[in-house]
Amino acid sequence: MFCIFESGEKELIQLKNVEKIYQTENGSVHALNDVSLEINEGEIFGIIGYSGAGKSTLIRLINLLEKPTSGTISIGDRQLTDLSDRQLREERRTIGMIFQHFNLLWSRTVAENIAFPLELTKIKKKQKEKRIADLIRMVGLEGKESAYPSQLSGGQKQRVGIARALANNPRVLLCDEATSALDPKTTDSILSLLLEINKSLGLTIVLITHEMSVIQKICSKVAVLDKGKIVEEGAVNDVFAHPKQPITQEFVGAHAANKVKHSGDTLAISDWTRVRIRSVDARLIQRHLSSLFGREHLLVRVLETYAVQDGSAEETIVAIQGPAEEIDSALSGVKSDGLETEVIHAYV
Ligand SMILES: Nc1ncnc2c1ncn2[C@@H]1O[C@H](COP(=O)(O)OP(=O)(O)OP(=O)(O)O)[C@@H](O)[C@H]1O
Repeated sequence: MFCIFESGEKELIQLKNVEKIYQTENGSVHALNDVSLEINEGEIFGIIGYSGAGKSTLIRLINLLEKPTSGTISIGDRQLTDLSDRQLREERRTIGMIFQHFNLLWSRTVAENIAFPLELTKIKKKQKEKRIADLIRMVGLEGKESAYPSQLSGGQKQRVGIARALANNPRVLLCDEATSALDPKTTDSILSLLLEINKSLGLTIVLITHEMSVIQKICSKVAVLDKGKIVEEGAVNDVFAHPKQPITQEFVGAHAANKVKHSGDTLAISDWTRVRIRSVDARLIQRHLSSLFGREHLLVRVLETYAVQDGSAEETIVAIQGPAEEIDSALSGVKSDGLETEVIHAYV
């Protein structure tokens, strides 16, 4: 049975004034510019940005696969930038990583892939076998122990990647676009697994993505990276509700438009006002939806309802048609009860 760890406010990862400059034949590339970040223990922290923003560089700096040009990186009370190569190898065992293209060993079975990081430790054979069996159970791959990666679906391959990353009981899991190669349904199942692992093991997760939906589904905090700089950062709820920077507004807008596009809605979109309603109390949303449906001059359709982050709030997107003053008055009623509402302007 899983036990639940609550994320605390204890800082675990700290990046201070980090710069990364790559030297290339065509000159230098300033990939990260004065980046400072603090990530708390037990948190799921998302870093979002467009291609070339510096996300991969940033996540690879956290386990020092890339060395910063200047600045410091620490995990717990250890400053990684001060460690010798041997100490760093040791420290890396406490940091697992999963990748967009899984990085599995194709000539090894599922069990042998998961065993790989354990081969570098002094663990006894019996213990190793038990650990592998536990990990396979944890990621839901029972029965696939002897399969080869080529015989697995994308989602199953990523489950192997997750089990392998967890083999040495890391404190931190780094996810490098871990769901970008997966379809939406498989993405959901992998994100649910990550959330479950975060809750049950108290594991701190740092992920990079270009998709706001990934951030929204599992992260509690988000940092927006643009041209090597963090331009906005905060609790996902706040950043979603009140995006300040144009790039953040773009991510949030595109996400909302995407939701409408995928909602299966066949309405004449332009005739309808689309509103996002958010509350920490799902019953309150339901109550207000009932009252919206009961209004004589309004047509109301629920396009989508979903939990945000780890289920601490719920959002519903509704389409409403009717006289503008009726819509305004209905939404004032919703707002006066403390629910957040936002008219979504970014249509398909
Ligand atoms: N090894 C390298 N040598 C030289 N330049 C690099 C290297 N790695 C990354 N860069 C450059 O640094 C910048 C940031 O790249 P990075 O891969 O970190 O961005 P990203 O946000 O992860 O992009 P993507 O999502 O496309 O992978 C880019 O201009 C890239 O060309």
